[in-house]
Amino acid sequence: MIEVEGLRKTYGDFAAVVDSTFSVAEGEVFGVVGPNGAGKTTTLKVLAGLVDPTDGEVEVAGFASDDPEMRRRLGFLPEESPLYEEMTPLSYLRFFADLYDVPRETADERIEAALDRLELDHRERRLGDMSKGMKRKVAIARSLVNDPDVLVYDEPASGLDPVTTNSVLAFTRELRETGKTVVFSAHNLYHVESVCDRVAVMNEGRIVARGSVDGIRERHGETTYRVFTDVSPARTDALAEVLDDIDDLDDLDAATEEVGDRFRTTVPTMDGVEAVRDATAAAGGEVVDIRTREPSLEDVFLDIVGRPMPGRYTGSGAVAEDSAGGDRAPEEDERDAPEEDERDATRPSEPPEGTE
Ligand SMILES: Nc1ncnc2c1ncn2[C@@H]1O[C@H](COP(=O)(O)OP(=O)(O)OP(=O)(O)O)[C@@H](O)[C@H]1O
Repeated sequence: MIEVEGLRKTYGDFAAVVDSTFSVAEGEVFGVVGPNGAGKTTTLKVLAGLVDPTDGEVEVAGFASDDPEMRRRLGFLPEESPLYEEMTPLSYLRFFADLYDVPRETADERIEAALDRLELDHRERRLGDMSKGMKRKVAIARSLVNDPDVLVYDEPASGLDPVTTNSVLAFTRELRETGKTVVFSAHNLYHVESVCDRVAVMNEGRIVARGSVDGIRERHGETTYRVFTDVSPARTDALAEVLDDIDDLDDLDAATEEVGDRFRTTVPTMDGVEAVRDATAAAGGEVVDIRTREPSLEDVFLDIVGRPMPGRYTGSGAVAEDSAGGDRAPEEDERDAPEEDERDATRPSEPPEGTE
């Protein structure tokens, strides 16, 4: 339903989006996550036909993104959606339905259905007097008046209270059940976790990881074991010798501390709890207790976006091909890619040397 190949958007010598390639299957919910300035909004605006790409191919519902027919098939929710303050939700939504030539009766049915599902209260109120959450719901209803196939939502839940956030995210999830294809952006993985089939993580203009949230978590998360021993700290150098993936002794030393009459060593490893137990024994420590801490989504996110990235300024007004990600293909969780997504699935899954 959406095909993006080699998308690049530059402003002068600054690259907002670099060599971005992804596809979204029909009926899929696809999340674009990343920190401030990552290039999410720019990507979404290109999909919505509001920003012209500098380079690359973009196709939505079978149309190029600058094709007027594409806009009829698409509903866009901007990050900030100023509404006409004097209007009520109904007059405002009817106004947009008229722009799409939707017959009044059909428009009213769609508007009622969307506002009912979004549980919008106080529908007679002026938009200018509505809360931020209510306005967001009206803006979401606006994205649906033309009954589009594809919805592009820029941070739909940003700045909303937890209850409204849940309601908006649940609504987004339900859109999939009605056959819509949805792309939405968010700052954090929590907002996309329960909603999205797959996500792309962007950082500094580039897609740096792609796949299901679980797949991404598996690849980037590190379980931390807190090992409590009753003798002097297990010799951390010996611990590190036994555990395959520990090579930073300084970190491990710093992570050993006295807690009451015990010693606690914090061991981040993927080797598993038995390996930690064996390693502690081999290092001369007797295990009193081991507590396991699974990686949080924040840990995963920081691991991904904390990597050094090539610069975004070229000084020449164009981004050089070799700095545009040719050697930095995003990691793809191939198991979770839908079959239609073969082009994505054939991209290298291993990061190039030096990126981990
Ligand atoms: N019209 C523009 N002119 C110049 N720079 C721009 C323009 N639009 C976006 N940028 C820059 O491109 C980069 C990416 O912006 P974008 O809004 O796409 O990021 P984002 O991931 O959506 O960020 P946020 O989460 O803060 O909304 C930013 O550094 C931004 O300042």
